[in-house]
Amino acid sequence: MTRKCTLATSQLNQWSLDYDGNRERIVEAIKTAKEGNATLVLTPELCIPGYGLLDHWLENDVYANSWDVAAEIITHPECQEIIVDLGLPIQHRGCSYNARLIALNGEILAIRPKLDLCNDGNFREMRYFTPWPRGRVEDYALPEVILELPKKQRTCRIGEVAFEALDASFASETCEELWTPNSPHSLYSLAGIEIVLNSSGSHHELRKLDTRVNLMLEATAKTGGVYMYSNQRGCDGDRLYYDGCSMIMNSGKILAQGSQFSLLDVEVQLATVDLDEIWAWRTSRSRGMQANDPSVQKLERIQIDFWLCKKGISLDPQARITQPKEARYHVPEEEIALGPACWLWDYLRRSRASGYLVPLSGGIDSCATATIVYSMCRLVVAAVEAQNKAVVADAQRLCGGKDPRSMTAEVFCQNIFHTVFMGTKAASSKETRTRAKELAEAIGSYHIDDNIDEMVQALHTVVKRNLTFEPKFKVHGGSQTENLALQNFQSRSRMVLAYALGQLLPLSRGGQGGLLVLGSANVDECLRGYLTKYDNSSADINPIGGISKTDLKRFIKWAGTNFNLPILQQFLDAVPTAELEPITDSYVQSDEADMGFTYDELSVFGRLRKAYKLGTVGMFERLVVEWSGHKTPYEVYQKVRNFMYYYATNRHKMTTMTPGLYLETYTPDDNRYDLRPFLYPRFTFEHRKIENMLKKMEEGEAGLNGAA
Ligand SMILES: Nc1ncnc2c1ncn2[C@@H]1O[C@H](COP(=O)(O)OP(=O)(O)OC[C@H]2O[C@@H]([n+]3cccc(C(=O)O)c3)[C@H](O)[C@@H]2O)[C@@H](O)[C@H]1O
Ligand SMILES: Nc1ncnc2c1ncn2[C@@H]1O[C@H](COP(=O)(O)OP(=O)(O)OP(=O)(O)O)[C@@H](O)[C@H]1O
Ligand SMILES: NC(=O)CC[C@H](N)C(=O)O
Repeated sequence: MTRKCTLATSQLNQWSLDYDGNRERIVEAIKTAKEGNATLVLTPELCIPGYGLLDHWLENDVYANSWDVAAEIITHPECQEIIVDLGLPIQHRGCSYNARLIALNGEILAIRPKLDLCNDGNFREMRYFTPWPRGRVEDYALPEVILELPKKQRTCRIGEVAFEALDASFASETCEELWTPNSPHSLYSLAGIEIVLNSSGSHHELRKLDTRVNLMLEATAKTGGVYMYSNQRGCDGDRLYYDGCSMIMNSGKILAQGSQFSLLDVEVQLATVDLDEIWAWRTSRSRGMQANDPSVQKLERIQIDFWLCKKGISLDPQARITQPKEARYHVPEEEIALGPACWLWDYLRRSRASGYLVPLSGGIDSCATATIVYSMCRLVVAAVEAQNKAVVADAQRLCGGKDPRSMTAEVFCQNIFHTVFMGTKAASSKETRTRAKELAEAIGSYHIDDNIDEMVQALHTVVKRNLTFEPKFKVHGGSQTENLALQNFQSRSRMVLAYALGQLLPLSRGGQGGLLVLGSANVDECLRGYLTKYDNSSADINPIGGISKTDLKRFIKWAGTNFNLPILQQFLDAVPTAELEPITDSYVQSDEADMGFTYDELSVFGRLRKAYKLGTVGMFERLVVEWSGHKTPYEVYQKVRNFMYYYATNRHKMTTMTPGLYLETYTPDDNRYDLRPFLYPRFTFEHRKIENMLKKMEEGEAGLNGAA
């Protein structure tokens, strides 16, 4: 016996509140699924209005508009004779729900609201939606826009239901429900459901995909059955990149996997499965005993008068069962090269700006930002070659009407990307200036190499005439305060110049519009606050704001080889320096010496604070053991104490950080992710506690020594 059916899942580049665009992408996915002979198609979570609406979810309009679009889709002539599973928000008896709408031939089969809402990290679903209680099912009064359709349908069922077509069964579990200990797919498997549909709004985080894939593999390996996963993709208007990677699995094996990073707006994955194969996974008596549980038997089933297995397909030699394949993962370096590049492309085309500008210092961070923009140019040129019509149209607009089809990545880069070195005679070295210039030449950016001494001098003159003294650098006998202030004269002047150039460069090059200024502060220097507030770390958006320095260096090394940019090695070899203090025979400023921490140490602190949720004392207790090989307990205390000092002193800088793409679990972004105060006490209570511990440790050691 065989019951063969073809199923489709999709990944769509939805944009929050872009109802027309979102509808077009959904319809295109359904058309593609039908062309592939699929009888069921899955779309991403909340895909009608988009996933990342945040406080727009509180607006009545969003619910009404979503119904309008749902009505258009389910009655669209290209969307018939296929079961469509759509995502939209639903209001019901005074509550709002994140829901799935399952429809066929213009009729709504049922609404399945999300049971477990996602509320950690960047997710705030509990702010907008109510979780639906397990097992509850009732009638839902459909809105007028549905009543007016040819079917004149007035009600449908709403709740935790399963669906039984004439020859196969399926049920939904939405995104987070897979990530919880008590996932509904176990119940559905015990209830004999053959296909589980998971629609998600899941964003990219470095090294996260394998967690997602393992959860699904584990789910289907244990329970047997088909698992389908659909996810949003792209930048939908926020600092997240949704990374697609839709999947179809059968009983612990992957049959189809969509791309994780691409400029395609619509991608559909198809797989032909034999539903009878599932039987072999479900013959154990232990499973049978669990299936007797009354909660399993209570699951309400919606009957559908439709064959999921098309007539004749089972014996059709052309309709082959899709063969399993290995999961495909990118190494983290490649994830950095591709994820932020795709996010930058969506941002550029959707903002309708004329290009990007990076203040390029000759250091690692701005070099990484520039290399990511170059990676974006490579993706654009590849998509143009592959005749991606949307990319061709956007690229043509960005190049002032020039045909992008014959352009190399470097030529495209020359059109849209601008890099600026802004040195000072006293503090900038020839090496950093040359590195910046050579990188610009290698990637093709429109490069400006200039000095800002006049700006800094003008500021100096105006400031001096309002003071009772002339501020000096430390190397010239000035105090620490003067030294910092003079550094900031330079760094803040750069920000002013970057914006001025961003506004006027396109016009000066014969084009129009303005450039978006990119920032280059990384996670670790944000944690320590080693940056000047409102200098070039303030920009419009920051593609590396969520990446650690260690990962950035690995990325630069990878890009040197994979993008054939040998110049990148020079950036890795250079000692990181802010170049804000005058260089003398005996002094060159260095980041790690200035900060009092290595970047690796900052990364450890970042993870302990955010991922392991440890406070001052907790970090000490952890590190006193972990670092015991190379640091005394007192040295560990000093490190923790200093870290918390700088963290507390500089936390205010996080409130004004440039929106950075979120990528790392310990991102300190105060605006959306790491919500904490920014006026801190001096942790005297914690210091006392640790000092008591140190005393006890010393006494303990003395005791031991005594015994020995
Ligand atoms: N509690 C509080 N709440 C709100 N705002 C507060 C505040 N405390 C100070 N402020 C404000 O912040 C200002 C101090 O911050 P800020 O002006 O940034 O200056 P500050 O943090 O004092 O100095 C900048 C630091 O970053 C280093 N730096 C600069 C440039 C590049 C790099 C690099 O990454 O390579 C490093 C530089 O060497 C120095 O150590 C104060 O003047 C005050 O206006
Ligand atoms: N001489 C310069 N010319 C142009 N831009 C500069 C210059 N110095 C600094 N910047 C810009 O200011 C940002 C912040 O400066 P900072 O010295 O803190 O650099 P950083 O974060 O260590 O980055 P990098 O590794 O790129 O130097 C840099 O990322 C860069 O974009
Ligand atoms: N939208 C969601 O429910 C997200 C769930 C899950 N934690 C994820 O990152 O994929």
